[in-house]
Amino acid sequence: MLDLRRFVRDIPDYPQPGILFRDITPMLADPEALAAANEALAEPFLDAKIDIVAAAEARGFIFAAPLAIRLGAGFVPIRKPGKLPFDMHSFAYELEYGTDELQIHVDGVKPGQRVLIVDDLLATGGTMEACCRLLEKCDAEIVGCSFLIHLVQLGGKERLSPYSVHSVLNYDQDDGETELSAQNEFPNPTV
Ligand SMILES: O=P(O)(O)OC[C@H]1O[C@H](OP(=O)(O)OP(=O)(O)O)[C@H](O)[C@@H]1O
Ligand SMILES: Nc1ncnc2[nH]cnc12
Repeated sequence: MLDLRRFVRDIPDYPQPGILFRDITPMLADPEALAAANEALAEPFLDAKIDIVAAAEARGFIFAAPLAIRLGAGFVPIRKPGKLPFDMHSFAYELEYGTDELQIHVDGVKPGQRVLIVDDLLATGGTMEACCRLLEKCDAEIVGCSFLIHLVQLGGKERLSPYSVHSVLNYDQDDGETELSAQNEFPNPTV
């Protein structure tokens, strides 16, 4: 099995001092890694009868449509303010850096539909909690949340404890720079 960690690049102090940014663009650019990532996100949910894959923009969208196709499901977008044209539910939340708000169409998911939510990365869990709240407003059944990367020490999984959380790559803060710079074939920026 392909080691997907080799395709995640560390960027220290981005977008602000103290944040170690896990950059997935090398993974997205590699056909084999992209396919393996999609398969790993789908694997626990192949027989879960998912009706809808939902995701927040922007990075969540990258994985959501291929994952929906893989699971025989539809895709419902959760968007930042000012993007959805129809009646919507809204929820404001805090990020690892900054605050934001997300919205979903009121009829995006029908009551009782089985939903899997996907995102590239779980940090504080604020984004995914907002997605879950929005889907609950639609009376969806949240089957699980699937992430490519889980930043374990930020407590997001605990915040999402009512839900089933699947993550492909788990990063502890301490294994960050040393381990990744040894394994990573993509150059890190000099600081
Ligand atoms: O668990 P959290 O603390 O909420 O952080 C994780 C979220 O942060 C990033 O999105 P961001 O809001 O930076 O937007 P983007 O996808 O448009 O880059 C990432 O793609 C997750 O959605
Ligand atoms: N450390 C991080 N790296 C990449 N994306 C993020 N989103 C929130 N925290 C992040």
